Amino acid sequence: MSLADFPRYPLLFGPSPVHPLDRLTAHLGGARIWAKREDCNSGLAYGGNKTRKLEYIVPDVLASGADTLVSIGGYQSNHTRQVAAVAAKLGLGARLVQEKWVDWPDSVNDKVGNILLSRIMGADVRLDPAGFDIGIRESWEEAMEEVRASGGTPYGIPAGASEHELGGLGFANWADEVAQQEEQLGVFFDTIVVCTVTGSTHAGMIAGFAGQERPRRVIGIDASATLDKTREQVARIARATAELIGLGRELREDEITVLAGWAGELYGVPVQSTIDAIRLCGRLEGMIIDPVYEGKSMAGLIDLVRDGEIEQSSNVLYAHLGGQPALNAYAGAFG
Ligand SMILES: Cc1ncc(COP(=O)(O)O)c(CNC2(C(=O)O)CC2)c1O
Repeated sequence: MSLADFPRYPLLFGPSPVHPLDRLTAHLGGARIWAKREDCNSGLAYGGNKTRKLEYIVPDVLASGADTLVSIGGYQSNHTRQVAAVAAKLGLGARLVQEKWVDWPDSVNDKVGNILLSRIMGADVRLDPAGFDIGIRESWEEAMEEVRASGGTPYGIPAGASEHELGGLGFANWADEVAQQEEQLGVFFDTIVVCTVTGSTHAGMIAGFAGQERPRRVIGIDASATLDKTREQVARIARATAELIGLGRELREDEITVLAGWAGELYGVPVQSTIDAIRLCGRLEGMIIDPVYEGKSMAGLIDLVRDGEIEQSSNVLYAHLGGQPALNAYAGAFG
């Protein structure tokens, strides 16, 4: 099997844009920094990295005859918002479990941003008091049972679509897309920087790039603050995805890099480096990133470039995976 053997249901405008961040590059005085914009990849409710993953899951949904997508995330989950958008587009129901993954002082964080968008799109949004965990959750399994009990046919999509057999394919395809865009741009991105939490974005990239001629570093910046669990999940999904697309060899340990240092103590709670990174990107590039995910991966990129860990001669591609709607629940962080 190869990636081309898996059906893909188009949900994107086409290849997501790649562009240089020249003012950020000049400000840091190191490697040349570029961005690939999953936050501009689709017309479905601001798109994002999950929309790309869902392109490979939707054919299985349609083949199953399901009438309701059942998924899970925190109150401000970008993933469940993207599931709601795809359900709306396909004329399916969406039953979303929104757990209290973040203990954050803004009293509105279960009313604005992503959860508001999911409600606007008609999803059946249920709040759950359980805390953060990237694994399979009882509340999600119970929600599927409830859909069955009410006569529906559920299709389960776990958190971030990561513990789904097809969850890594979207970003294996992303790796191929990058290679095509490099041809057009006449550049080679020797380093990729990506935020990693439930892991299949990063894992798919690892598997996809591993099959290409030129090796490159794919650096995952942990934003889960449960590093061991995320690292394990990335490695397992990367290996499973590599198998699925017929890589034909084992992944090496050095192909799986997840760095700690910018997640802070708790998932979903920004730290100073997160806020600084958000402000820097906003003021230098007019590029908006979020306080839960991309603000943390950009903080990592900034330090790695400043410290020379990513060399001056590098072309580094920053994966912007979306997430901006959640900013509305974090207004207090920008006092
Ligand atoms: C904007 C943004 N950037 C990076 C990530 C991390 O992606 P992975 O979960 O594939 O590692 C998310 C995930 N979000 C989750 C969600 O529920 O929204 C799955 C956790 C994200 O939304």
